[in-house]
Amino acid sequence: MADAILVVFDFDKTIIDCDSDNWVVDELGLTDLFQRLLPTMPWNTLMDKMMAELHSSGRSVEEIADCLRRAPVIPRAAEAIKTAYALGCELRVVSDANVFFIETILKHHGLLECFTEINTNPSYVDEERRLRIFPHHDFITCSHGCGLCPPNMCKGKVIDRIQASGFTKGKKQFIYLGDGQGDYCPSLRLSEGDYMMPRKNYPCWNLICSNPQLLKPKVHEWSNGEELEKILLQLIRRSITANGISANQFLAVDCQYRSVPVSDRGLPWLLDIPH
Ligand SMILES: Cc1ncc(C[n+]2csc(CCOP(=O)(O)O)c2C)c(N)n1
Ligand SMILES: [Mg+2]
Repeated sequence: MADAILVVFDFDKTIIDCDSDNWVVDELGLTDLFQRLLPTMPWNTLMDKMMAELHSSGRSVEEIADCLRRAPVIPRAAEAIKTAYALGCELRVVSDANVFFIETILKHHGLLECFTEINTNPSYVDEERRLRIFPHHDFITCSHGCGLCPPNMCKGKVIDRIQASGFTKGKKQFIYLGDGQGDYCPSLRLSEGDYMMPRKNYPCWNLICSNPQLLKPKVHEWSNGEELEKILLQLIRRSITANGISANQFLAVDCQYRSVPVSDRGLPWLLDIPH
């Protein structure tokens, strides 16, 4: 059923309601140093330096992890992810944050096992217990050649790889959720049967609106977590029911993850599919 659907989530401002890099920098008191050094070096190099700064002033990796666990998750986003997973969708993250930040937050909210792959900037804790952060794409050796994306990561190339891999042999349908400028390039790679879900009034949405004819997928904007959940589950339901699964079967799975029993919600909104 829904195993033919691949839901790709951006992370910052799509799953959590802030930029994780800025959250850590601000919460751990490095804002001024970060702003001073930003014009002098690439973003990932600067984040790596910020982690070195924390390490040399005796702040532990555990303290960084604790800070990440306090980052605000978009309301209902966690529930939407768990429901999409329970329905059998394949879920991935494509993000310009880094693997340590993303895994720490997803694990804390019980979401990590919902995702089959996290495509992002690599990071690891070294032998001195210092957190190291590196670019996803090594732009010193060679450019990824995409003029739309930052030098360290072209999310469109990640989508290309997924589309070219064995995963799409049976033709997966993409649902892509994102907010940022970096999510525009992947939206241009999606096909007619796919869905793009940009966060309304954020850079990706602005870029899409500036020339909507350039996009092949259907576009469904969202403004908050409730809309994200509602629209995502409607799109999944639409695909599943198109493949012969009944609405009741769908609701039986969905309701395991919702605090409101379906019987108390009147006619479930999931049955109101916009056309
Ligand atoms: C030139 C330049 N300026 C800024 C950045 C960094 N950056 C841009 S958006 C973002 C949040 C991404 O997380 P997500 O993709 O999960 O929304 C980050 C960390 C960069 N790489 N290059
Ligand atoms: Mg984002």
